[in-house]
Amino acid sequence: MENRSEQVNIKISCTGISKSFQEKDKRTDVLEKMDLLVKENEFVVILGPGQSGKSTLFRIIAGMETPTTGTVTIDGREVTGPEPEIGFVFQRYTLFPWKTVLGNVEMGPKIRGVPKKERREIARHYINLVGLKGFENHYPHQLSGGMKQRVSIARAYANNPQIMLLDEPFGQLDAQTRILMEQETIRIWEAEKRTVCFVTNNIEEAIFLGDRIVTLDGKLPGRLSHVYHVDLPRPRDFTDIEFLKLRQKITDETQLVL
Ligand SMILES: Nc1ncnc2c1ncn2[C@@H]1O[C@H](COP(=O)(O)OP(=O)(O)OP(=O)(O)O)[C@@H](O)[C@H]1O
Repeated sequence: MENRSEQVNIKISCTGISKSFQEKDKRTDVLEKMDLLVKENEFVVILGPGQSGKSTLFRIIAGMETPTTGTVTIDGREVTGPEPEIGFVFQRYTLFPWKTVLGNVEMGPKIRGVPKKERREIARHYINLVGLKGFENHYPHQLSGGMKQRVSIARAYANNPQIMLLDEPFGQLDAQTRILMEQETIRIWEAEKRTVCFVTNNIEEAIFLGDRIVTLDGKLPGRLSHVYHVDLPRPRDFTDIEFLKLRQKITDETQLVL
């Protein structure tokens, strides 16, 4: 008999996703028959080397790209165009340089017609959440790389998306700032639970962050090769023996050159 207490809500469902790009007489098969289920409030990391189709998969989930075959659903509803329920954070900084931190973060609610007082409150809440209180009136060029990505995260949250897609958001940061931002990502996710999909080519980052890691095999067309449930308690320690064992296991089994 079905045990209702064990029912989980599937937030994102990708079924049989394939993607090929056709440019003049050249065809590139990027993804092949990909199936992925993501539970509500789960933190899933997609781990794969460069050019393995990770960003393409994200763009398909977000409705910014149409799959050649297969379907994506969110809460059981098929994605057919850009999804308002999704917040996106990219590797490259995509802030408006002529707007302040506050101006950048309140942009989404402003476009949606949220009254000024309310959208300022929303923006300030998320600026505080990402640790940028006091920087509201700074411009992007006055911020470090880590701070810019904090603004990008706050800006995505300010639209109150149910799903956050983070596409190698810390790839351009130095090692120390990257670790700090990984810790911050978990703190923010624990403070305001969302369904998170996070793309990286960094195995430690994947183990530090994920409830679950799915790996792409690194050859085109990309396929999901392995799935790992990360049962380590948070906050995770990069030097913990179980952390290192899982790292070794993933390295051995996937043979990924990252
Ligand atoms: N619009 C497009 N037209 C043609 N080819 C494309 C297009 N978008 C992506 N590709 C190709 O798909 C492949 C995978 O790209 P994608 O950006 O999805 O990989 P990735 O794993 O995110 O890479 P990286 O980690 O380097 O960002 C690449 O070979 C790329 O050239």
